[in-house]
Amino acid sequence: MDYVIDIEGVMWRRGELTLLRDIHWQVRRHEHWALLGLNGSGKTTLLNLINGYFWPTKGNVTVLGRRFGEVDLRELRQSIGWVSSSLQEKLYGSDRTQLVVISGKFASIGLYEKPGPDDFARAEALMAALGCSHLWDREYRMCSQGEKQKLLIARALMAEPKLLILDEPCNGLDLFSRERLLASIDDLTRQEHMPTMIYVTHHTEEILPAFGHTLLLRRGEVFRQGATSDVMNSEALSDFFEAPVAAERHDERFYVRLAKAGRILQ
Ligand SMILES: Nc1ncnc2c1ncn2[C@@H]1O[C@H](COP(=O)(O)OP(=O)(O)OP(=O)(O)O)[C@@H](O)[C@H]1O
Repeated sequence: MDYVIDIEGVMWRRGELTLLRDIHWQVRRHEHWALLGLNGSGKTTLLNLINGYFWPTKGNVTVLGRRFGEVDLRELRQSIGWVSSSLQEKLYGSDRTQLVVISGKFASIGLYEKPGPDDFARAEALMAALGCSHLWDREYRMCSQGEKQKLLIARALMAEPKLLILDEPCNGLDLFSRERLLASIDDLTRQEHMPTMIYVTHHTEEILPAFGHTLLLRRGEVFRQGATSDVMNSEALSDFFEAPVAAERHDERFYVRLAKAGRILQ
C-alpha cells in the first residue's frame, strides 16, 4: 500500500514519561488529515517522530515509503515541509518576501545561492496561489502574522515536498486573518500536484472539508481516527474532551462550544 505516513505500534518514552503510546496511523497519498489534540496531547512529539528528530522507543515509522533506520533522514526531510511558528522566528526580518519564499528551495534560513529566473517565476506562482502576490518585495518583518504564514507555506512548497505539515498555522490570528489564511489553504488543496497535507490544530472549526480524515490525540494516545464527519459529533467530542460539548456543523465545518455555557472547567 502506498502510504505517505505509516506508523505501527509506536511508543515514545523520555525518562520515566511515556509521551506516545501504541500509535497506529496510516495516511494514504492524496488524503489530507487533521491532527487534533489539546495542549500537551503529544502532537509536536508525533511530528518530531515523523520528521525523524525523535526515534521511536518501540514500533516502526515509515514516511514516504522509507522506513526509519534504513534511510538518510536529511534527504527524507527535503521531501517534508513543516510549517510552524518556531520557523517563523528563525527567519531574517530584513529579507525581502520573495527571497524568503525562494530560500525554501535550498532549505536555508536566508538565501546564499543565486536564484535563477525559474526560481523567481515559481515564487511568484506560489505567492499568487496563496493570495499574497501583493507582498512581493516587501520586507518580511513588515508583514502581518497571517501574511507571514502564507509566505511560509509558499516557502515550504518551493521545495516541492511530498508531505506538507501545517502546524497550528492560525495561532495568533484574528477571525478575519484566520479565515483569509484558511481560504488560501482551501484553494491550495484544490490545485493539482499538491502534497499530502497534515493540518495540526486545537480547534475543530479550522478543519476544512478538504481535510477528510481526522486523528484525535489525547494524552499521547490515539483516541479515535477516521472520516472527519464521523469523528466530529457532540458525543464523540464530549468523550474526547472529557467535558460535555455541543458540535455544530456550518458550511462543512464543525464548531464546538461548551454544552453548559458559563461553566469553567477544572
Ligand atoms: N523532550 C521532552 N521531554 C520530556 N517531556 C516532554 C518533551 N517534549 C514534550 N514533553 C511533554 O510531553 C507532552 C506532550 O507535549 P507536546 O509538545 O508533544 O504536546 P502538543 O500536543 O504539541 O501541545 P501544544 O498543543 O501545547 O503544542 C507534554 O506534557 C510535554 O510537557
